[in-house]
Amino acid sequence: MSHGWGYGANNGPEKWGEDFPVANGPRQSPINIVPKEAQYDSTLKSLKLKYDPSNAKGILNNGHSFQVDYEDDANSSILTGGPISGTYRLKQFHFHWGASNDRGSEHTVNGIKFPCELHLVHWNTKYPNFGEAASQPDGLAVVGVFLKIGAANPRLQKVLDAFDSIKTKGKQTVFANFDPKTLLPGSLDFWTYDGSLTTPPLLESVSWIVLKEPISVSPVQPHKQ
Ligand SMILES: O=C(NCc1ccccc1)Nc1ccc2c(c1)[B-](O)(O)OC2
Ligand SMILES: [Zn+2]
Repeated sequence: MSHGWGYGANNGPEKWGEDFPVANGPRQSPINIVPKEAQYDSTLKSLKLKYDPSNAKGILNNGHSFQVDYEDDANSSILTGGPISGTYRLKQFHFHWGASNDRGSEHTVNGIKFPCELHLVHWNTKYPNFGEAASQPDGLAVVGVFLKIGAANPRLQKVLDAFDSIKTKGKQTVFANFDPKTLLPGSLDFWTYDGSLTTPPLLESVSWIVLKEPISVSPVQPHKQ
């Protein structure tokens, strides 16, 4: 693909393997999660997320998603526990959604797509930075949260309002003082598996931690005009 990857007929997921051969690798994401086939692992610890809202830097429309970036030069916003060992730092969070409410999530559960999926991206502090970690098999840990259509979710409102102000690719705006923990559901129960980035470069460096409980977003969650 001479042009950039995307989701169209000429540059979509079916074509990514042309530029990113790892697309045909052994641990590619997303996958379909079949709860009754998941094995319970009593050695897994509970997830520990500690975020400092002041680490929030800005929100960017990168053409594929909206991404909220965090300061990651100290262990102030970190993920520990769950399936991972060591300390992983929050780098950014972003969303995947579809053109209609019947699709949009990357992972599916029993073949069901959710309208949206939130990814909280963390990198292993045993490596010097995100870029280095992203090429290591234990380099990244991504917490995935499904969004379902339901009651309005006031905690999402600040993010949705910010999205409104950066509608075109490349636009960004300040996004300060936000604790992504407020976006998480009541239960931190999770499924976990070793996989990859779900978008190019599709690197097989992600310990996926997909929360079982979705959060809600209302179909017409009002946002400032
Ligand atoms: O960070 C990304 N690209 C830029 C990059 C820079 C340096 C080295 C490698 C990649 N992509 C990316 C990161 C994390 C996730 C995804 C995509 B996801 O699969 O959508 O959800 C989890
Ligand atoms: Zn993602």
